[in-house]
Parts: sequence; C-alpha cells; structure tokens
Amino acid sequence: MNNIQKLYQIAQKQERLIIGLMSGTSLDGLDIALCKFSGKGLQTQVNLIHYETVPYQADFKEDIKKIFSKQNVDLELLCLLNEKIGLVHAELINTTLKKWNIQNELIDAIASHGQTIFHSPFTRHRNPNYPNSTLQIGDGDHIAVKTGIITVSDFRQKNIAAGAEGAPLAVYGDFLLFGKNNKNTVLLNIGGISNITYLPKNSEMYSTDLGPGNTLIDQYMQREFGLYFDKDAAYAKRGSINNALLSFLLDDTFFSTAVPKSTGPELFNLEYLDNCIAKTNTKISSYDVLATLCEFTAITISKALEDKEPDFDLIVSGGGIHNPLIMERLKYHLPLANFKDIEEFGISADAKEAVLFALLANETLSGESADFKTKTVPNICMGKICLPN
Ligand SMILES: Nc1ncnc2c1ncn2[C@@H]1O[C@H](COP(=O)(O)OP(=O)(O)OP(=O)(O)O)[C@@H](O)[C@H]1O
Ligand SMILES: CC(=O)N[C@H]1[C@@H]2OC[C@@H](O2)[C@@H](O)[C@@H]1O[C@H](C)C(=O)O
Repeated sequence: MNNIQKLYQIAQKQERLIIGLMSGTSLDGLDIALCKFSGKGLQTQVNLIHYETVPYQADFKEDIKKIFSKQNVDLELLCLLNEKIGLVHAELINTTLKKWNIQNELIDAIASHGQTIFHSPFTRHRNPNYPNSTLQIGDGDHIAVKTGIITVSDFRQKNIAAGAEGAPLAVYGDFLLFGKNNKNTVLLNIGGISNITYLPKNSEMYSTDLGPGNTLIDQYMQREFGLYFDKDAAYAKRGSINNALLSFLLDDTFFSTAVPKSTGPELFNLEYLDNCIAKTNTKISSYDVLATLCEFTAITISKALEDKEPDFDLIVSGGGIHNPLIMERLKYHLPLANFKDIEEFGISADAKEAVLFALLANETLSGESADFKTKTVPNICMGKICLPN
C-alpha cells in the first residue's frame, strides 16, 4: 500500500489509535498520550489508553532554555535543536511504546505539537507590517522516519493562516468533547500560561489565554532556589500577598486587551516580575513574592470569569491544579463556580493538552473540519502530514 492509499484507509477507519505529544512552556518533559478515537467532529469519542510524562534530561532542557522565548538567540543552536527535538521525541515514543508493549505498526498516527520557542501575535509586536506569528520546532519528518508512524505536526500555522492567533487551540477539543454539556461550562487549563474555553448555553463560545499560570512561579523558583517549581506551594505558603506588587503585576495592557488573545513567557518573564518588584520600592521576601504570584494567577483567572453567569461548571486541568495555594485562592475568588475535576470525564488533568493534539490529528486525518459556528474559531484541519517513507 502506498502512502496516499494508507492515508485514505486511515481516513475511512471507524477507530483510530493516535499518540498525542505536548511539551509545554514549563519544559518539564514530553507528555505522551495514547488515545483511541471513534467518530469525528461532535461525534468524537476519546479513550485515553496510556499516558506518561517522560522527563527531559537536564542538559537537553538547558539547551532549549538558551533559545526559549528569547529575543536574541544563537541561530545555529536553533537550527540544531529543530532536528534534535524531533529525534529526541521519536526516541521517547519508541521507548515508551516498548514499555507499554505496543508495536509501532498498530499506531495510526502521531500528533506532535513540538516545542514553542517564540509566540508573537500582533497584540504583542504591534507592527502593522507583520502578521500574527508563532514558532514551534522539533521536526515532524524526523519523528515519522524514526518511528515509522505517520506524523501530523506544526498545528498552529494553519490557525494563523486562517486569521486567528495560533493559540489557544484548546477550544477545538473543548468544544468537540464538552460542547454538549447542558450547562454554562468553562474549561480552565493552568499550565505555564493559563487559558479558558468558555462554552455558554446562550451566547457565543470563545477561548483565550488569561496570563501566567505557573511560568513566573517556576522561573522565580529556578533563579532564587535552584528548584524547577514550588512543589505543593511549600515556599509560597510561608509568605503573604504583597498588594502593591500585585497591582503592578496586573497593570499591563495585555489584561485590558479584548479577548480572544494569547501570550507567553515572551511577556511574562523575570524581567517583567523584577520591574514590578522595583516599582514597589520595598524589599519583598522571596516567600511573599511567591505568595503574590499565586494570587496573581488566581486573580487573572477569576477576573476573566467575574462577568459570566455566577454558577458554571469549571473543569480544571494542567499542572497548576497540583498547586494547593492557587486552587485555594481560585475557590475563594469564585465561590459560586462548580469546580469539577476533568478526571470525571475520563481525561487525566495532566494529559489534557496531549489529548487535544491527538484530537486535532484525528480531525485532520478524517479529512474535514467540524463547524465551530463562531467567527473566532476557523473551521480548518490543522497540521502538516509527515510520511515515514
Ligand atoms: N505538586 C505541585 N505543586 C505545585 N506546582 C505543581 C505541582 N505539580 C505541577 N506543578 C506545576 O505545574 C507545572 C507543569 O504544568 P503543565 O505540565 O501543565 O505545564 P506546561 O504543559 O508546560 O504548560 P503550558 O500549558 O503553558 O504549555 C510545573 O512546572 C509546576 O509549576
Ligand atoms: C504558543 C503556545 O505554545 N501556547 C501554548 C501555551 O501553553 C498554554 C497557553 O500558552 C496556550 O495558548 C498554548 O497551548 C495550549 C495547548 C493551547 O493552544 O490551547
């Protein structure tokens, strides 16, 4: 069977086995989700069969950090890492499939997000001569060749080409999997950056980034304590909120820009935090900074939801759900929200984004896009199809 016949056969299948890959802003590792799909569009059913986050080696992580969300980088390193990330991801898939005792031939496709290294929508660069733009690296052809599995990669470019910002893409999965919930529903992902998909019963849905989820906390922990993150908010719990710092953190045009919008560590980084600390003209303890950052995350989320119907289902996912202080403050600010664990819907909170990309590949491989019935969500099939031979 040649490649095109194989793709045609996959398009006709009632069920598809797709591996979703996500490596997010926290650079903690590669999320690998093996999903079984039946149907497409609003009929999509997904079953998460296996999930694993494979941690990155420290030197690999440090290399990516040298070019990640930086204005000036070593262009050769960027070029090398484009191939290297593809190769490392392929190797992690091969090892993980072996560990799960599953043969590569059984998998219909891999859906690879790649590593975002810069995200610059118009709302960030404000240069009328340039469009929205974003760059994910980790070449898909390398993954296809090394695993022998058809790989769909580089999803965000098509979304930009069709007029959106390339992020968040969560809305596609959230609408197809949760759009039939008969209540006002909000899906919240607290990753490096937090985002929501708002699925109201009686008005138009939308999806938007809200601001930092864990990224500032992680960056600050790494600089101040040499730790990748504040496990169980142990450090933040020793501090208290500094209101002056909080108001400077909230004082950026990103927060007054209309939704939908997207952002990343290109804006929310240590320079941003240090400028805000400097504006307070006081010495703030590291514990207080961390407590304030948790409040910053909780408040940017709750402010985005305060004008909505007060009682909605709030389905939370992402690494931030493991931060007890963020969750406590979020519940304090949103007393009427009906918090639900995404696990109730059969999807692990940490796997949600990897499942999303598998779902986007399922749509693309089915051959046509669903109708999302709203201007801000283009009806498109996303991703480039990379063939193993
Ligand atoms: N036990 C915990 N206590 C506190 N924070 C935690 C805990 N477990 C995970 N986290 C936070 O979650 C982060 C990882 O979250 P996640 O994997 O959702 O991010 P990501 O996918 O890299 O981000 P993004 O969605 O922005 O791409 C960690 O870096 C840490 O900040
Ligand atoms: C450009 C980019 O990689 N953005 C990520 C990042 O991580 C969270 C937030 O910022 C979101 O906009 C997006 O990822 C998710 C998966 C999305 O597109 O929905």
